[in-house]
Amino acid sequence: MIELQGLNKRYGDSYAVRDLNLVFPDGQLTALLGPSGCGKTTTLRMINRLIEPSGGRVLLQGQDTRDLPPEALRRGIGYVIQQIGLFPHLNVAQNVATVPDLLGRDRRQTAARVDELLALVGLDPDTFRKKKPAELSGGQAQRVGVARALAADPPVLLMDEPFGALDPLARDALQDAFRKIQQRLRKTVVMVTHDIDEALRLGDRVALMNGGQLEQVGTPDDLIHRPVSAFVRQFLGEDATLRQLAGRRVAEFMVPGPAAGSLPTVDEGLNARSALSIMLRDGTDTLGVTRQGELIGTVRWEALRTPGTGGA
Ligand SMILES: Nc1ncnc2c1ncn2[C@@H]1O[C@H](COP(=O)(O)OP(=O)(O)OP(=O)(O)O)[C@@H](O)[C@H]1O
Repeated sequence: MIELQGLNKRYGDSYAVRDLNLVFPDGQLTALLGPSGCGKTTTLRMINRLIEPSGGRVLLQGQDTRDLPPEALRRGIGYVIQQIGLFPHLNVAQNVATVPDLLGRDRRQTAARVDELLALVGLDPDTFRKKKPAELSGGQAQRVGVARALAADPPVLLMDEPFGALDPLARDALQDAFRKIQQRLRKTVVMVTHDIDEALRLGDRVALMNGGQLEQVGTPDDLIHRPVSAFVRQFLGEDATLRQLAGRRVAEFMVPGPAAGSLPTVDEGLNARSALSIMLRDGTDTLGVTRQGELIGTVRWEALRTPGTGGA
């Protein structure tokens, strides 16, 4: 568990973060959400002491992080940022193995672990192990960044807009991959994002910040249905229906059975919001839904626009 107690960061006369009290429970992903400049990144970087607080404290499993040497602290905390900064002269496997190598872990064990992690983030080890960062797409590089952060098996993972630089489809795919990884590994994750959909999709909890202070923390459902202030309502509320679609699978809105004629198809696991985007892109009001490539039903525009009235 990470605990922020009365945490402050002041620059001159102004506060980047002000009197922040917040708990990040073990094994959960907490999204730090809020408008640009509200203090998300500053908060995140105070956890691994890339930024030193002006006041208050950060407790990691009950221990004040000021009592730990920053380097030791950081080695135990995975860190993923938007510009992941892979080492260009090292290949993918060497990049992923950076921290285990630094910690003097057994080479053979590390090599096996690297392969396992590459597979986990959806990169075939045989294809990607030896590639250089310059040979990767943005999405692939970001996957390597996630694998690298997981390589030392840190209990805590800090992520700052990890999928921010990707195009929407690549972002969707990586968010899905990451959600599955997190379901399996149950790390304590703090993820900075200004993307409401991402926060609602991935967050077990969402902490919404405003002007350096905490506005509300709770489950996505709490923030959508039980906002504590006008700010929360406005920030999330413009199209709460659309936002909720981001967290639901297209299969939930599907009518099982055959399709009339040939339709664009999507996999049943795709999120419903992306399905809506594909309808808009392709100018169609119906999509075929597939499971492992086999057509199992259809989903219609109306079903997505009025969640709760859909099929299965
Ligand atoms: N080194 C610095 N010196 C002075 N002010 C700073 C410094 N770093 C951040 N700030 C200010 O602190 C506030 C919070 O910045 P921070 O980067 O934490 O915001 P953020 O919520 O992560 O924003 P964004 O989503 O745009 O990245 C901003 O007003 C910013 O201008």
